[in-house]
Amino acid sequence: ALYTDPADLPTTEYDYIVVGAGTAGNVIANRLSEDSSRRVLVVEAGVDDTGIVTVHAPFLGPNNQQTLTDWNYTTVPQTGLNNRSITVPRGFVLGGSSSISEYSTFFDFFDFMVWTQGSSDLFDSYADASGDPGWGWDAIQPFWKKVSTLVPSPNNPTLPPPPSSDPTLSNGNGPVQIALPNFATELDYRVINASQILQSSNTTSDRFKYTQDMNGGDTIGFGFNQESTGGGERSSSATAYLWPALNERDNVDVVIGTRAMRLVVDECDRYNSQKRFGAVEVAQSVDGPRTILNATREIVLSAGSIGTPQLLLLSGIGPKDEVEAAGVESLVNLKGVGKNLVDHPLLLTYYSVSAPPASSTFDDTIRNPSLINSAISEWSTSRSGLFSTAPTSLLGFMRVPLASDEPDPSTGPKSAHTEILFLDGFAALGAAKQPSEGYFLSVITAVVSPTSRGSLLLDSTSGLNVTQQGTFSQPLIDYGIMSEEWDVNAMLQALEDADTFLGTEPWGAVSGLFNTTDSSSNSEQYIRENTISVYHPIGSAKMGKAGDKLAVVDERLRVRGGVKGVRVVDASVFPTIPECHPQAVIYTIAERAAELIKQDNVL
Ligand SMILES: Cc1cc2nc3c(=O)[nH]c(=O)nc-3n(C[C@H](O)[C@H](O)[C@H](O)COP(=O)(O)OP(=O)(O)OC[C@H]3O[C@@H](n4cnc5c(N)ncnc54)[C@H](O)[C@@H]3O)c2cc1C
Repeated sequence: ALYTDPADLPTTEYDYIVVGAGTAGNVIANRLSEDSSRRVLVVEAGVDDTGIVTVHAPFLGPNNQQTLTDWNYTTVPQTGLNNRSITVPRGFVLGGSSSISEYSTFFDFFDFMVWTQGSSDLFDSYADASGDPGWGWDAIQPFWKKVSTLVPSPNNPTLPPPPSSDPTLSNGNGPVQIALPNFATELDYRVINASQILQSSNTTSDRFKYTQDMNGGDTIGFGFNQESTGGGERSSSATAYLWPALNERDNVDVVIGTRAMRLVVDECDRYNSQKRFGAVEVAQSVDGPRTILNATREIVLSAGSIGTPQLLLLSGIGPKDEVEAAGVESLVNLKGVGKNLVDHPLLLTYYSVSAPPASSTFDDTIRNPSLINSAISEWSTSRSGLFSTAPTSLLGFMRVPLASDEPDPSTGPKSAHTEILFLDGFAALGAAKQPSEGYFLSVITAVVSPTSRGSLLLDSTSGLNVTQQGTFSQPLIDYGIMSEEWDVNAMLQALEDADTFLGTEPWGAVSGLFNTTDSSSNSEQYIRENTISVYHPIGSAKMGKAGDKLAVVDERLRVRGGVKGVRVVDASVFPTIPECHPQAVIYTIAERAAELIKQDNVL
């Protein structure tokens, strides 16, 4: 059942306690509670997602500016971004970050709900990094197939054949619903046509090729966005995994509005080299009562790439010197906790569209409150219209041409270095403001195999007691974004590729349709002044072999360093950043993690 106060829970002892009802945590809660003899508790800091229109309507995001469903974090000043801090949105709601959307200054958020599984090279690299072939592409297929099902787009007769009629398309028969965009605009067909023209030209061949299915193992190419939506509604880990379990089973409880503050070591182990952590201390406010909840089998940390390392550090598990410097008792010296943090850099370029055919961009709608209300009303009554689909219908993944002796920062030739996304209107992300008039094409370029790395630390600079503040105070988040020259050069290449793309006949044939941006936009200065991130932080508790000094979890996702009873299952375990949008990869690793946990708890 769903509880709003830990004091109301029917018991303080469960077989498993999952921290975080997010993308990964809900998969774990669902799969572990399939066994009716096991009791599962999920502790979630955020709010219930029920009835929040802005969570469920694909195009929209919460209209309560950065408060209701977000942790509202920011990075420390980023030297690679001329010392700017950038936002770090993280879901604070059932479903975690699978329930929330990208920021926009006008609309608060934009959501792309991109569904990309990453390449076969990516998964094979995880098998190498962990020493476990079970994470490789072939071995992971059964788990990937458990996650999602392609469903037809209800209002879209014009797009490629309904996915279900094409058995060669990926996805399987799992609970997350995936659809092609609910409608296509005429700008979308320009993207497809441009890709096909460039594909047939000798010089660029498969750098811009058209691809029907981004999720078949080779991610390079341009194609329609598979979105995590079904029937015009967002499909999140809450709607797909958590609510069905909660509604149908009595062995799973969820307590919301409740933060895990630290893991508690079994007192008998405190001075042993092997230490079991068998309980979680939780609180609903910084000064409120603390409750101890016990896990007789395992604690699964699924608090995400920010929340999970923060909790480990607050529990005394992390680099000894850093933990002690924050005033926390060091229990396990595990050097990698909070290291290897990385996100994808993202840059927006706007093109003015001088004479759009009516309804080809969303600009008119999103600057007019009454048109917004009509669109919400249309979505509410029939799950159709502008807000029934993500604001980007097409995306492309590209490789940067590498010199023969240049190391490849990606996991292999089927993985991308850069990405381009197209939006049919002005996407006011970052510092950009929605213009009061005009029509636009927004082009997003991103570096998906960045080489820059950052870190996460507890914040002892405020003078407040770090242990007392616990997870009510934000850690110091440093992505180190754009600190490596390779990443800047890759972004420059992506901008050049966007120019090449928009220089093709489908865009130029309609004379005067676009005014390209000022050429100074393709400069390092422009990049450093305007880059934000794609909100894909990963790697802060990475999986690795025993000899890997920064490995935090082993190949079965158990915390290393002699810790017993604790696993990490979320985006923090990735050894390297997926060269794609990561949610599908996270669901997939969570499906396998649930299987591993079951195998290790048969008796
Ligand atoms: C705005 C935005 C848009 C995105 N768009 C896309 C996209 O289009 N496609 C894509 O593939 N990916 C996208 N992503 C990335 C993707 O959503 C995340 O990488 C993924 O959801 C992370 O999953 P996770 O399980 O690691 O963490 P999360 O889903 O973030 O779950 C962590 C959960 O733990 C809870 N929690 C944290 N700390 C505590 C604590 N101390 N106590 C209790 N609970 C706690 C949080 O509230 C949250 O519910 C987007 C992310 C954001 C933020």
